[in-house]
Amino acid sequence: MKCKKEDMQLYAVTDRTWVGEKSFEEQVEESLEGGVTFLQLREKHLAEEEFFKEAVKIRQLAAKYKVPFVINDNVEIARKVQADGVHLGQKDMGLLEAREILGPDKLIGVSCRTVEDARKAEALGADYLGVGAVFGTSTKKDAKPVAREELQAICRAVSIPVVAIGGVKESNLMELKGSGVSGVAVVSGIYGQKNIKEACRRLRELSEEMTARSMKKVLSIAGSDSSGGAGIQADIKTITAHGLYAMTAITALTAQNTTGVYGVQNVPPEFVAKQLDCIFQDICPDAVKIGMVSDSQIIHAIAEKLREYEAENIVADPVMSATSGGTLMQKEAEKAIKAELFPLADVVTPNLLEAEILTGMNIHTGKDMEKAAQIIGEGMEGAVLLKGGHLKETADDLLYFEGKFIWYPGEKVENPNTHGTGCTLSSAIACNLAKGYDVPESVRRAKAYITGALRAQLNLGNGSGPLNHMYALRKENVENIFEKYMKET
Ligand SMILES: Nc1ncnc2c1ncn2[C@@H]1O[C@H](COP(=O)(O)OP(=O)(O)OP(=O)(O)O)[C@@H](O)[C@H]1O
Ligand SMILES: Cc1ncc(CO)c(N)n1
Ligand SMILES: [Mg+2]
Repeated sequence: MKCKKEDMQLYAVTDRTWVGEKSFEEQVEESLEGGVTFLQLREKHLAEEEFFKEAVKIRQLAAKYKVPFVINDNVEIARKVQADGVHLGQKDMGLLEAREILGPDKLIGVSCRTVEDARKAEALGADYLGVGAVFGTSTKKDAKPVAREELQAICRAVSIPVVAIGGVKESNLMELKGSGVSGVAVVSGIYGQKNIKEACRRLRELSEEMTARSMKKVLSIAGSDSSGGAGIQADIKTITAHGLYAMTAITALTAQNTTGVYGVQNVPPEFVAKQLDCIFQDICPDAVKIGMVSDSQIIHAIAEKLREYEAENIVADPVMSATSGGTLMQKEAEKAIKAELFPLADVVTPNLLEAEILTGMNIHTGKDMEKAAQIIGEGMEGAVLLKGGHLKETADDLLYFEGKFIWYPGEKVENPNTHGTGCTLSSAIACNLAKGYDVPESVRRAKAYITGALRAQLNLGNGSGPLNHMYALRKENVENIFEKYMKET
């Protein structure tokens, strides 16, 4: 069995000292349900017979969740219960002796604290390394801390996975970002917790974020809004606020602000196509949001490229006019967007005005919205989200998805500043699709995000102003980075 890096993501080390209402086995099962990726049974005080019985039970549990399972120190028991391997401390039996007993296919992990130990263990055939203590730990009183520089040097020195151990908990896990470890080993941060399953879920999420070298990417194909509140600028802010990587292909420059659109310069279609080539041939997006596309040649150029690169998770926002009233789409383009972009889209997101133009209907009631969504949905496989922001009393949105109507009731937030709400919503939907949520869930989450942005009550400009896209991020994240990353000058 080879030790895969991803197995080290959340490495649980059992600890029976925590006395709670649940049995030891129940606690271990909860940690497995919570998503631990590797399990080590560590017993310092059990007699051999007891340890063996315990190991048999935990072996079965780990197998049920298909999680690699090793025994701490005791090679004989590891062999008897057919564990996936053993973890050896510095003072335990030698690696070669353990390999002799367990054979070539079992995992042997070794604790180490220096680059020299690490190189030696790898040369002797260790499958992974446990390095620590990386923080102060209550589990092993005599554990001396390993400096961050040493941990990074060890990760650079070996090609086998390294797991950081010692005092790791939710509050300090992200400090290991960039260290090179493949995951974290946690003891009391799991088995000392009231809700073990929830603790594991959060630790797993943090560890995945801490070890990640990539991130989900979202492409916005839209017009630039000089006022920063809609179009490309709103999309970049929304994507960034969702913790994802934003890329852009610009279709037009607009000179606009909160009071109106004062000029539009279209980008030549072949240059839009060139931007898309550059993007798809290098950093491929996980989702695409299409905003302002003002004429049919640009629409055609985009459709061709999205087909050529088999783009996925496409959200098309049929932007026809700005909240301030300025026109952003030429009449002839209305047909083209329906014929060329809608069939490629997973979701299209017209507002009420756009839906009336696309259907030739007058839309006043919920029934009208349902009828309009159905008409727009004809001839396309994707969903239609009819946005209710222009309704008087409420802000209910309607999703027509796989032949069903799903209503998203929205309380009308008293806020005259709604510039870019549609762009922001459609970008948020694209982010959620990139994260792997399905269409209804992506819409639900995006609706929550936009409602929060409206409630943030940003008030800029002399007209209907923009939103605060970063309202959900904690200010102190930015305020205190200097202590951590700026060397004393
Ligand atoms: N005052 C409001 N209170 C609550 N939700 C709102 C409000 N205004 C808009 N929304 C919500 O914001 C989202 C965008 O809808 P809206 O109808 O404003 O799009 P839009 O007209 O395309 O926006 P824009 O063109 O300004 O970018 C929808 O989910 C809608 O329900
Ligand atoms: C560039 C641009 N795209 C979209 C909108 C829709 O609000 C806008 N106002 N400006
Ligand atoms: Mg809009």
